[in-house]
Amino acid sequence: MGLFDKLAGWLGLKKKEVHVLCLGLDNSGKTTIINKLKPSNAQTQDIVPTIGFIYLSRCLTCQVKADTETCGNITTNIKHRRIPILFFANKMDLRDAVSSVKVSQLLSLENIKDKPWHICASDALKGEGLQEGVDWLQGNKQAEQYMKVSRRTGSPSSG
Ligand SMILES: Nc1nc2c(ncn2[C@@H]2O[C@H](COP(=O)(O)OP(=O)(O)OP(=O)(O)O)[C@@H](O)[C@H]2O)c(=O)[nH]1
Ligand SMILES: [Mg+2]
Repeated sequence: MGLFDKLAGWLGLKKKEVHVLCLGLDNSGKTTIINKLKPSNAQTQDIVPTIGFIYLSRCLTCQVKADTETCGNITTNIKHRRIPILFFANKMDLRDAVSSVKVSQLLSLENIKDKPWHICASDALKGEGLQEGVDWLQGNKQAEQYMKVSRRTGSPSSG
């Protein structure tokens, strides 16, 4: 079972479609991360530079190559939606890799105030750090669902 399947199971989304947008700079490891999130029997050993979009079963995942301007545009488009954003500071195994804290500072993530975000250091080749990201998404989604139910039932909830 891949991490996407586990996530879908935990979220009770087995029969729903989960949309995940994966974007990052060229050669940053997007395809490797997505590949690792698939069930082991569906993973490929042969990852080549991606041109355009790729789609996964059950989860619609699109890989977009993005520079900071594109990132800015996307951020603007999702401005009014409380969509969780998970950052992977990938290739942490490289000797000159900077820490996830430093990446967070360089991207000024502390300025994102209106949606939940999280950053994980990852080594997509080994799959390290990916589980932490999925765990965070799961926790975040459950909290969101709890808040929706709480609002409906009038039981204690947060903003
Ligand atoms: N050392 C190291 N190499 C990695 C890691 N993740 C990916 N790579 C390697 O980096 C290269 C690019 O990985 P891809 O997954 O193709 O990157 P991408 O972002 O999808 O690249 P494009 O589709 O060309 O934009 C490949 O040679 C991967 O094996 C990592 O965590 N550590
Ligand atoms: Mg790719």
